[in-house]
Amino acid sequence: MSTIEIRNLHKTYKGKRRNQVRALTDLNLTVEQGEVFGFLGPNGAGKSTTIKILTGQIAPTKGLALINGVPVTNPSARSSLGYLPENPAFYQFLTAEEYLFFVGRIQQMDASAIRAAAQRVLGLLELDHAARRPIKGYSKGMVQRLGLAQALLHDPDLLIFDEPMSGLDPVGRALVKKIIKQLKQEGKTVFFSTHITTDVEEVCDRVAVLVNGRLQALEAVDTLLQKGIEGYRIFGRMPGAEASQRLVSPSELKTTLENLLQTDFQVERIEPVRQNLEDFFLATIKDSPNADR
Ligand SMILES: Nc1ncnc2c1ncn2[C@@H]1O[C@H](COP(=O)(O)OP(=O)(O)OP(=O)(O)O)[C@@H](O)[C@H]1O
Repeated sequence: MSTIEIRNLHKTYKGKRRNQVRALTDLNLTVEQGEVFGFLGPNGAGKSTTIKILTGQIAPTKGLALINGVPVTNPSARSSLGYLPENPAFYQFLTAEEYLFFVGRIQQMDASAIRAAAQRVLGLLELDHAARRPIKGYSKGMVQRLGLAQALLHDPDLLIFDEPMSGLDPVGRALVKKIIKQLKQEGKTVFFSTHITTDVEEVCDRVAVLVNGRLQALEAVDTLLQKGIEGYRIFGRMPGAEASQRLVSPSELKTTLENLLQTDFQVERIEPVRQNLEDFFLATIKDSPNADR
C-alpha cells in the first residue's frame, strides 16, 4: 500500500461571477513509504491546492486522495501526519515553548512527552535559545523553523511540507535539507512542494512536475540526472606534460578511452557534463501546452 495515493484528482475553485479557476486536472501519483518526494511547480501550478486536499483542509471537485489507504476525508488518515503550511502563522503572544505545548495537547501528548519532544525539536531547528521569547519578536526564518518544529513534534511517520525552505537564509536551508535527509534515514516519508530545483536535486528520491494543475513529469531524480548527461570531460596528462582535458560526447567516450589507452596518456579522472534539474524543469514548463502562468 502506498503512503500517499492520489487518483484522478480535480479541483475547480468557484470565483465570483462564475469566474472558475481550474487548479488541478486529473492528477494521479503515489508516494511510497520512506521516500522523499519533491513536488515541483511554478507559481500557481496547484501545489498548495494538492497539499490542502491531502491534509483534509479542502475537498476535491472530483477524485480521491488516500493516506495509507485511508481517504483523507477521514480524520484517522491524519493520525501520523506532520504538516507545515505555506505561510505558518502563530499566536504572537505565546513563546515557542508555549506554542509547542499547545500543539502537543492537540496531538494528545501528555505534559512530560511534550516537554521532551519540544526540547528535541527546538534543538533540531536551532531555536532553543529563543524558546522562551514571544513569537512576535521572531524573524521570518525563525517563524518558518518553528513551523517545522511543530510539524515534527509528535514524531509522525509522514511529513507534508508546503515550501519548507521559503524565507530561509542559506544556513537555514542547509539545516532543513539536513533534517529531511535525517527523516529519510529514520524511515519517514517526506512530501514537499517547492519551486527551487536545487532543493529537489539534493534531497529527493523522486520528483513530480506540476504545471497549470497538470502533471507534466514524474521521475526518479537519479534517472533524470543520468538522462541529462551531455558528455564527459576526461582529465589527464602525457608523461612530463601539463595536465589537459578533453570533452567528448557520450557516444564517443568508449572509443576515445580505447584510443587513449594505446598512448602514454594517463587518465586521471572522468566527469559527466550534464544538465541539472533546473534545465529539466525549465524545459518541462516550456514544453507544457498549457503554460500560461
Ligand atoms: N481559494 C481560492 N480561490 C480561487 N482560486 C484559488 C484559490 N486558491 C488557489 N487558487 C488558484 O488556484 C491555482 C493554484 O493555486 P495554488 O496556490 O495551489 O498554486 P501553487 O502551486 O501552490 O502556487 P505558489 O507556488 O505560488 O504557492 C492558482 O491559479 C490560484 O490562483
